[in-house]
Amino acid sequence: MTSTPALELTDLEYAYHRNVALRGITVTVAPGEVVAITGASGCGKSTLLHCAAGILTPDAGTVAVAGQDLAALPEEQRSRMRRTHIGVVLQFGQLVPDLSLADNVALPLLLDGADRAGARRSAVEWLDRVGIADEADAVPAQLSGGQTQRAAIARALVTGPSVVLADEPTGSVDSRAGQELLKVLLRSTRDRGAALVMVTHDNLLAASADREIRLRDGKIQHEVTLR
Ligand SMILES: Nc1ncnc2c1ncn2[C@@H]1O[C@H](COP(=O)(O)OP(=O)(O)OP(=O)(O)O)[C@@H](O)[C@H]1O
Repeated sequence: MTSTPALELTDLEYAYHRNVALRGITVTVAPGEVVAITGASGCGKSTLLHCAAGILTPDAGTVAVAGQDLAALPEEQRSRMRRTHIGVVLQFGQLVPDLSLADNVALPLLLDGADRAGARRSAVEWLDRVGIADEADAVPAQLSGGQTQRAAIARALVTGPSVVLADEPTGSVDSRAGQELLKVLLRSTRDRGAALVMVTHDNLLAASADREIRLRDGKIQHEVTLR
């Protein structure tokens, strides 16, 4: 018996006005699978990830998470599904500058109606898992790029998503910090059985995936199963 895919992107198309970025992309990601999206600059990697995350709405095609077509849901359920089933890590963390790391990580839980003390407890647990519990009360500006990215990983995973989408997650830090971050990201997702889709220019990141999907000019150029 095959399990329901964690993420199914079907015939996705997207254009920025006349600039066509995605030309019919179909990708199925299994629960727990790690997929690297690679390809030259401008081939559509970030657009694909942003469509999967619901940051952009595709012009055509569907995005299904845990078997549920997101466009078929009423707005409120769709937002809830995104908040609870999808974790997103962007290149520069995108933490809220005025909030402590603990409050940043607690935010998705609070938005989902959790009580403050429970959300804070889970946030600190996650900060501990990604190795920065000591910085729970610091604000992002007091921390290194690697530390803020760890907090961004904690924030993406705190709701227990079935899919984590990461856009150049190590792109803003040096290669040593990048390797550490990659380990944290892989461990955090694999431990929880979450699928991970990461957009990357970095060969090391791509090589650590189960499968690499290479894009060219808004289409899939080829796919390679790595393990
Ligand atoms: N906001 C935008 N407005 C107009 N065109 C855009 C916009 N964002 C991206 N594009 C165009 O869409 C195409 C795909 O861009 P996208 O950012 O998805 O590629 P990418 O593979 O992620 O590139 P990179 O590796 O440089 O981040 C490119 O031609 C790009 O110029």
